[in-house]
Amino acid sequence: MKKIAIIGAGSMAEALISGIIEKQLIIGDQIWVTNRSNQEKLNSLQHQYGVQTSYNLEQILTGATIVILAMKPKDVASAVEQIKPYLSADMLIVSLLAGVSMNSIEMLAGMSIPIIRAMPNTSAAIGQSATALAANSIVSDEQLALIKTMFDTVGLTVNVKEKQLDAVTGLSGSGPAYIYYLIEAMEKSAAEIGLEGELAQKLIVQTLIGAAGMVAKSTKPPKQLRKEVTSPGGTTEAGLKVLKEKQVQEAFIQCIKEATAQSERMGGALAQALEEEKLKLQ
Ligand SMILES: NC(=O)C1=CN([C@@H]2O[C@H](COP(=O)(O)OP(=O)(O)OC[C@H]3O[C@@H](n4cnc5c(N)ncnc54)[C@H](OP(=O)(O)O)[C@@H]3O)[C@@H](O)[C@H]2O)C=CC1
Ligand SMILES: O=C(O)[C@@H]1CCC=N1
Repeated sequence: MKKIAIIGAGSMAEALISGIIEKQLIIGDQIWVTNRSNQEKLNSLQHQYGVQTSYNLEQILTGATIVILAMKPKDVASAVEQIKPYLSADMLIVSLLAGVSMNSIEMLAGMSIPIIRAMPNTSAAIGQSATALAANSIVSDEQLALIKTMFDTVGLTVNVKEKQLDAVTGLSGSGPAYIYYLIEAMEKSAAEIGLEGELAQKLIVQTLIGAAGMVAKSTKPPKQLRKEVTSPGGTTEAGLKVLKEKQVQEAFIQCIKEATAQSERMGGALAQALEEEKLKLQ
């Protein structure tokens, strides 16, 4: 792997940098990072991971074989406009952006260019991301394998079709937040039933790790595993009755569908704006 240019230096960019450096996939010298204006953040990345940082986009992009887009979707149009003069069709674009289609990125870049969209999650920071990749038709098998190796440094990587990425975003991209929300509720309840903070947190975290491990390792489906916890007339049954009455499962299903729809909307709005601009220019 030669030179990687990373445009955007937020939490996802840092998680990825930390994985790549820790697993020694590439040395810090070959990673060039920029952001919009937060010099302090660039200094900290340089100090911690030995990456190169600059606001000179020509310096960042010249000779880069991989260009990672790691800004928020709302900033993609202005960011790509700025890097466009230094992009070439032999570079590989890797986009982390929720919703933004490969077609929109090509329109912004003004050229046909290899693009891989990746949807990781913030657990990448501890090497536990669930990442889905989708590539356009001009990405070579070699390029896709290389990017899979890169995301393997921060967790599990799967390949999907681009049209599945909104669902992946709603399910596993946003997923950690749903679990944190559940943990917050468990912590609040622990306080109310007389279990103090640190002790409760230990029990909650291990319960989640254990349950996830059971689902991962057992041949039994989650429903069966749930039934095995639930003794007739026992405590679990009493607790689950409340969740059913409050339609918590339906709320989770609605939550994931809504997050998926939001990903579609975010991408759709940009695609529409780009199409309208194209029509104006014709
Ligand atoms: N957070 C998450 O859970 C996940 C996020 N994603 C996707 O990853 C992307 C990044 O998210 P996240 O890391 O959370 O975002 P952050 O807000 O943490 O970071 C965004 C970065 O983009 C930089 N930036 C904005 N505009 C430009 C520009 N024109 N040129 C260069 N850099 C620019 C910002 O710079 P500055 O600080 O100087 O303004 C900042 O460093 C998003 O598109 C998101 O959809 C994907 C999966 C999970
Ligand atoms: O909330 C968001 O839009 C991003 C994408 C997935 C997780 N965070």
